[in-house]
Amino acid sequence: MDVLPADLSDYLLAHSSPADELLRELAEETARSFPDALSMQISHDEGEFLTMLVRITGARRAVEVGVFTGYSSLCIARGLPADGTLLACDVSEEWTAVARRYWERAGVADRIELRIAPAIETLRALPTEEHLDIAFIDADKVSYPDYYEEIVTRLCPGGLVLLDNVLRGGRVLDPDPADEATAAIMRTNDLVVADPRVDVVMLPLRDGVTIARKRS
Ligand SMILES: C[S@@+](CC[C@H](N)C(=O)[O-])C[C@H]1O[C@@H](n2cnc3c(N)ncnc32)[C@H](O)[C@@H]1O
Repeated sequence: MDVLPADLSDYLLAHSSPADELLRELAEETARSFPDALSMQISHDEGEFLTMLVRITGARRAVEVGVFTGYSSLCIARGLPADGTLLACDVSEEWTAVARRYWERAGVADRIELRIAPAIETLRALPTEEHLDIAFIDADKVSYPDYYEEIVTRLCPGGLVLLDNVLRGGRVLDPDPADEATAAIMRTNDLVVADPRVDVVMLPLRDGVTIARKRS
């Protein structure tokens, strides 16, 4: 859900680099095959933002938590250098089978390692030293605090962790939210901004994206 009115949102899209043919095809196939889950996919401008951020930072080691049909992972992988790697975490064989096809077609499949398992297990099995440059969290909201903690300890100084859907369509303003996912996002937002290890900015991009940069 966007926090901006639809017409302003369309204006932003019209003034951001457009998605290329492959991304458009992926979005169309996702809409056809999984119409009920389509809202999980990030938007074109958010994807462009991810690619740009990976390029600006020169990130080489990336992690994504929540792949779905691969839109955001494709955008992250495209921003990486040829020897960069993206560890992509999801639990769905069905959704990520679509992702794999598009990674192949985009020529970035060799940069992406997909792990099908609860993401918390995948993250906890990673080396504990600081080795990650950038991470994008966009999976089950109740686990955001755990994902954040496992990732931030492994971020290199200057590394970034991005969290999606941090505004929950504005429901974060509700002092007593009805759904557990929103309550978990509110807890996450509070703990991230109070974390002395990072500098933080929350952006009103689509449903809200937080960027936390690990201090040197
Ligand atoms: C919002 S979608 C991700 C959308 C994706 N970033 C994109 O751009 O299309 C959330 C994904 O998280 C995955 N997921 C849910 N619970 C998970 C868990 N415990 N571990 C790993 N992945 C999980 C779902 O299977 C789903 O594909």
